[in-house]
Amino acid sequence: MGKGIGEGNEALICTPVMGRIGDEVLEELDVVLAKGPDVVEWRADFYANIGVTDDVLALAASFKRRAPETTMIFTIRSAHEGGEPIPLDARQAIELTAAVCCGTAFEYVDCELSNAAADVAYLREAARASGTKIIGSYHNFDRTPEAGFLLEKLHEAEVKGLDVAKVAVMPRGLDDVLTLLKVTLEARQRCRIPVVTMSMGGLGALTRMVGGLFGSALTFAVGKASSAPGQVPIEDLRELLRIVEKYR
Ligand SMILES: O=C1C[C@@](O)(C(=O)O)C[C@@H](O)[C@@H]1O
Repeated sequence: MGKGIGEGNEALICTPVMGRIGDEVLEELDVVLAKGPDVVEWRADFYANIGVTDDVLALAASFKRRAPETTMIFTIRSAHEGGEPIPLDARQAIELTAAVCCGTAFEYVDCELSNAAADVAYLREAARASGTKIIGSYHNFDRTPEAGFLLEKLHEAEVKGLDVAKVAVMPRGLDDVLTLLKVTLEARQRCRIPVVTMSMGGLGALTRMVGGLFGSALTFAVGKASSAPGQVPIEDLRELLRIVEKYR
């Protein structure tokens, strides 16, 4: 059992794994694990056999066998929120995620807030029964909606009974980056569940480095390959965080 998101004072570092074929996925996992992230996210929308539940469960079991002490997140990012196209519809993706809750030792699963309310409720029950936590997420790869909307999204995760609230948005200027950081600070004070935020792309990269100071509980960094624009290599992120911490 790994570290819990939001349990310590500092943001945990998460590296995504995005291979397509089983062997490639595990090779990528080994490269990533050698860099010692707190959390690993399996982006299963990249996995070629995502349509075969038994294959997904077997591969997830291999993840945990290799690193039982590392916190793991299972994510199927939908194509309309920036993920890979998959042969499952939204309900089937939720059912697969529920199967991962019940059939593996992954600590977290991701659930987009745009899913149908009944599907979110179904997943929540499966997760509760198995002790898995749900990250309720919202992504916008085009722009940064206004602060009130972003706060509402983070609050929605709490209202839906989920365990972590996450927003990832694209800035069009530095004012959008400031909006994201302000929202993070405010949400941290208002929300009862941990919040995870990031502004994407080159402009937003600094939020991945200092977001923890404003209240973001998790930051995504590159172990082998990047899963979203603006993620920095884990080695650079660690060095930067060490310097920030030294003078804080
Ligand atoms: O939701 C997120 C955040 C993310 O989009 C990012 O911007 O770092 C990367 C995704 O892999 C993850 O599921």
